[in-house]
Amino acid sequence: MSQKHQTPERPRLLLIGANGQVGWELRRTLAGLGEVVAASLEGEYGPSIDLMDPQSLARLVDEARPDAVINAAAYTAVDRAEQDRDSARRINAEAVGELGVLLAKRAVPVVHYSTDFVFSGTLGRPYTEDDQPDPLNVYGETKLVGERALLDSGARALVFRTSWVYGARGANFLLTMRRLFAERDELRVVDDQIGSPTWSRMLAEMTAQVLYRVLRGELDLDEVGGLYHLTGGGEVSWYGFACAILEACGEGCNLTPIPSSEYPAPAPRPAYSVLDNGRFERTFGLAMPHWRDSLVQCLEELD
Ligand SMILES: NC(=O)C1=CN([C@@H]2O[C@H](COP(=O)(O)OP(=O)(O)OC[C@H]3O[C@@H](n4cnc5c(N)ncnc54)[C@H](OP(=O)(O)O)[C@@H]3O)[C@@H](O)[C@H]2O)C=CC1
Ligand SMILES: Cc1cn([C@H]2C[C@H](O)[C@@H](COP(=O)(O)OP(=O)(O)O[C@H]3O[C@@H](C)C(=O)[C@@H](O)[C@H]3O)O2)c(=O)[nH]c1=O
Repeated sequence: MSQKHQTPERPRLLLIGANGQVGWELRRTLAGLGEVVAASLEGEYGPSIDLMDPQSLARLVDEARPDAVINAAAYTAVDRAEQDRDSARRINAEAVGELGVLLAKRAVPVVHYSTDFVFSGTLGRPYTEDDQPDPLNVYGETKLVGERALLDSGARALVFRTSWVYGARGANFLLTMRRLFAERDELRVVDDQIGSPTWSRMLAEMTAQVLYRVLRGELDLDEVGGLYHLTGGGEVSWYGFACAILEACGEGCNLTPIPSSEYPAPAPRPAYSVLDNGRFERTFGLAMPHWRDSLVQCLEELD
């Protein structure tokens, strides 16, 4: 393995995907750790990066000369990925492997995110990192290839598998429900997919806390690098989550629980994709709040 990278007093943190819902939170949270180079597809906050183009990635890493990289970019349109497999594979899998190779050479640590959708959801108990992935859809397949490519690249990497991310911006279930509650008298929501909603803010904060210790040399990625499950605490169905949002918003909309068969979509979704956060909690001594507590906090900020 390559020599360790020497981290300066004020490290340069290259954030890829700065305009996504997690990236947007990271931009602020990471600012406490050093200088953030916030790269995004359109270059709104810094350099532009198109993960479809391998040269664009190599150029960015060369020019940014980062002390750490956080990759929050991904192809996240789960249904669209079924028809657009090549783009999903390029962004979620190939580019992530290439990033790993670039950073392994430079011995620069990297944080990356993956998904509960690497699992089929048939196990019937929360998945641990040792459980065998078996994705049901193209998005999950490509994310799985990406996480493996990064971990196999020799880069010092942390891969956080999270789930059901929502927050104050971006395309997410919380914002969709709030919009629909205002527009409709009735909504039908699937009640047979169970998971753990995760507030993007908490994911960003946990990332920053761990990365802070890595950059200060308190945590050695040769020892603690690897795959971790990191989601909001507890579990709920999409219907249950919608009910909690409705209750908090105080809108008058009728919610009806339905099976997934009555909400046909191009990509099949896992039925029970709750992740067990135990390894993360034991390794880093940190715990994610329960999804209900995070929801209340997030909504307070939105109102
Ligand atoms: N959302 C969720 O429920 C979950 C997300 N995750 C994972 O968490 C991470 C963050 O996801 P999240 O913030 O929710 O996703 P978003 O879709 O909100 O953000 C993804 C970002 O990636 C950018 N992007 C897409 N294509 C390219 C490209 N070709 N080149 C450069 N950037 C590109 C998008 O750019 P633009 O803004 O211009 O479109 C967007 O800003 C991802 O790895 C995702 O797989 C895991 C589990 C659940
Ligand atoms: C809008 C709406 C959705 N639904 C259902 C569809 C779907 O099964 C569920 C959630 O819909 P969404 O399209 O928001 O979410 P979906 O694309 O399934 O979300 C996934 O995204 C990727 C990126 C991940 O990594 C996963 O962890 C997960 O968050 O709610 C209803 O039942 N009724 C509705 O009115």
